Amino acid sequence: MTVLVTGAAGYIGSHAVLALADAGHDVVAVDDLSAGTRDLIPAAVPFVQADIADEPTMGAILRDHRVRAVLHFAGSISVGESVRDPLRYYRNNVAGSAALLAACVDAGVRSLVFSSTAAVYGAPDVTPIPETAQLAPINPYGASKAMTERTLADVGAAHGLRWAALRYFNVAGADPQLRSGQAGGEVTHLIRRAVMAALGRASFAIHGDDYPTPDGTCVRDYVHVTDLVAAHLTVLDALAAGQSALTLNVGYGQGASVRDVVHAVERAAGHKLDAPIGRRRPGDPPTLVADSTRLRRDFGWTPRFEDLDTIVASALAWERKRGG
Ligand SMILES: NC(=O)c1ccc[n+]([C@@H]2O[C@H](COP(=O)([O-])OP(=O)(O)OC[C@H]3O[C@@H](n4cnc5c(N)ncnc54)[C@H](O)[C@@H]3O)[C@@H](O)[C@H]2O)c1
Ligand SMILES: O=c1ccn([C@@H]2O[C@H](COP(=O)(O)OP(=O)(O)O[C@H]3O[C@H](CO)[C@H](O)[C@H](O)[C@H]3O)[C@@H](O)[C@H]2O)c(=O)[nH]1
Repeated sequence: MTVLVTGAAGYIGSHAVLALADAGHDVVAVDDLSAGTRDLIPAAVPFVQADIADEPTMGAILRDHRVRAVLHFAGSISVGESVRDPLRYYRNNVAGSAALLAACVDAGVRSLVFSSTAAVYGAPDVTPIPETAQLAPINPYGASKAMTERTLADVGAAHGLRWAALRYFNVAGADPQLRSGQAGGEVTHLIRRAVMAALGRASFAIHGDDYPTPDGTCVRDYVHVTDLVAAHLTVLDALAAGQSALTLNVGYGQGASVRDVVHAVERAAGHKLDAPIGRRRPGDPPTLVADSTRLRRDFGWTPRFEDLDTIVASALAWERKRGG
């Protein structure tokens, strides 16, 4: 079975390409390189620079490579940018995904796994958050993902495409063999930013310590990118076996505060981190922790890198390897 990976030159997509290739799948990689890094994709994997919104080109790729399944990671990913430039998000994430789906239906693709996000829940008052929680996104990024989930459900019902929407919580860490990690783009994610600060390559501040959480800083569910990608392979197998229309959280169900992350970075780096308290970042929910019971119980997902120190150590090792 050939699997097409969109957004393959990005952080998560490149890890998915590695995992698929490691598992013996034939892979074709697509990315428009708007935010991706070509050299994160192994040279042996066929790569096409293309925009997912280019339906004729995507159709040709799907047919030429006899693609049966798609892992769809391509998209615009910054919450802050989505508030400043919402049309970019509705165009790239919603309209782009619709064009890709049209090409998939036309080419007879059987299944597609979509990168959704905890941002579809907005600022929920329940923790951990089950998949049945209300969708109430508070920014255009989250709204664009919720709209694409709905598109998938409608397209699946009408055309028989099997689909899964995986709602990722906070993805972090790097390939244990350091073949990939976070590379391009603006450095806003906590673990990457704190690790870069520990290496003297970025400034760092804690965005507020007056939240209603145990230590006052925001709590998130950090999931190692390798475990996240393993969930995709698990779900691909389930879809191939006949499942359809799956919506699943991907997180560990354990929360870590910003301060917990700072301490983990200090342990990994072996020295203190300068971590002044800054202002709150607009739009940050206090706590986002996944209820991932369904993925574990019904699909046998067994994470291997749940320890925060392991996640942070791999992120630090990757940044060291990339150099300053
Ligand atoms: N990183 C996280 O914590 C996180 C959390 C929840 C969901 N997600 C989702 O996971 C997916 C991957 O995120 P990431 O962190 O790897 O981001 P990333 O920016 O590293 O990767 C996205 C890739 O998509 C490519 N791309 C963007 N628009 C495209 C288009 N129109 N056509 C072709 N390629 C295009 C970019 O060049 C980039 O390589 C995204 O859909 C994101 O919304 C990420
Ligand atoms: O330098 C920094 C960077 C981040 N933070 C804090 O660390 C926490 C985590 O922030 P991230 O930017 O790492 O992650 P988010 O929780 O904001 O966002 C993540 O989860 C979202 C779901 O709500 C989306 O899916 C998004 O794509 C994904 O990156 C937040 O409280 C943030 O304010 C800091 O204190 N200092």
